[in-house]
Amino acid sequence: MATEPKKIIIDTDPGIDDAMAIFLALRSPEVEVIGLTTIYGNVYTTLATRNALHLLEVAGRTDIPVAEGSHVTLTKGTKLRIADFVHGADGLGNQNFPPPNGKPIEESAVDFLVNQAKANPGKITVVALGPLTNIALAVQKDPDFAKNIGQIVLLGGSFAVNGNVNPAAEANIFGDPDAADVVFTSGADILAVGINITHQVVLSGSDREKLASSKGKFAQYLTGILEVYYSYHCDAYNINGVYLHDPTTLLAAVDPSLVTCTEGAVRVQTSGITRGLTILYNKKKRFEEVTEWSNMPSVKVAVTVDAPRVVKLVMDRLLS
Ligand SMILES: O=c1[nH]cnc2c1ncn2[C@@H]1O[C@H](CO)[C@@H](O)[C@H]1O
Repeated sequence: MATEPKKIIIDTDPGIDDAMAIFLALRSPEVEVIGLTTIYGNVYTTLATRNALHLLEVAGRTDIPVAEGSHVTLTKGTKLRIADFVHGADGLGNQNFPPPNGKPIEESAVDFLVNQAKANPGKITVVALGPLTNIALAVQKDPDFAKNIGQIVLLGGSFAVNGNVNPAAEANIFGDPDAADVVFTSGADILAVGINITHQVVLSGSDREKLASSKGKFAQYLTGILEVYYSYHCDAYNINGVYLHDPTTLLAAVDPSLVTCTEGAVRVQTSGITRGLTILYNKKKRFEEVTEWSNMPSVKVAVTVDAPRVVKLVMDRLLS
C-alpha cells in the first residue's frame, strides 16, 4: 500500500525562491501541504501574506489555509531587514500582480502551528523558509510544541562558510537571531539546510530558458518573476544562475536522501559584529569547561547535497 503523504506546513516569506518551493510542494505527491504560515524576511509580513494567498490562487489551491505570522522579531524588534533588493519591491519580481481575492484565516500562524502539532503529534513537518520568529513563538507558547512537531526542516545558517548578509550571517538567521537560538535549542527534531548547501545548487541560465519555453503553468509564471532574481545574482555573485535556497530545503523535507548530515548542538550569536552567526559543535572534542553548547540538544545539519538530482527534480516538477 502506498504510504500516506507527509503533512507539511510551509512557513514562508514569499519571495521568488519561496514561490518556487511552494509550487514544488504542490507538485510533490510525497507531501500534503496543510497550510502556509507567513513571516517577514524577503518582504514585510503583510506582503508575505498577500503573496502567499496570491500564489495559492495561481496554483488553484485556495483550499490551503494561510495563517499570518509575526510582524516583529521575538524580542519585539521592529527594525527588520527586508531583502527587497533580492526579490523586488513586491517580493515577486515586480510583476504588478493583482491583489488576491482570499484572506488569511483568523488563527495566527503561531496558534495554527501549535494546534496542528497538538492535533497530529509527531506527524507534521514544518518547512521554515524565513526568519524563525513564528517557530520560536510556538516553542515558547506551548511547552509540548517541540515534542509534538514531527520535524522542522529549515533554511538557515552558513555552516563553516561566509554568510550572505555579511561574512558572519545568513539572511534568515540574521533576521531574528534570538528566535533561531530558541529553535535550535528547543529539543525539536531539526534539519538545518544552510547556504553552505544551497550555494551548491544553481538553476542555470539555460535551465531558465527551458522553463521559459515550457507551456507548464508554473514554468510560465516563474519565468516572469525569476528575471529580478537572476539579475540580482549576476550583480551580487557574478553568476548566470540563481541559488535554489528554498527549493532545496523543501526537497530535503520531501526526500531526505538528497542531503547527508552531521549532528551536534547549534548556537546562534545574538549580538555584536557576528550577530546571526551559527556555530555547530561537532562533538569531536571534549571541552574541559562547560560551554554554551554543553547539554544542548543535537540537531542535524546538512553537509553534502546531491545538487544535480535536486536541480533535476526542480526542473521535472516545475516543467510538468
Ligand atoms: O544576498 C542576499 N541577501 C539577503 N537575502 C538573500 C541574499 N541572497 C539570497 N537571499 C534570500 O535569503 C534566503 C537565503 O539566505 C533566501 O530566501 C534568499 O532568497
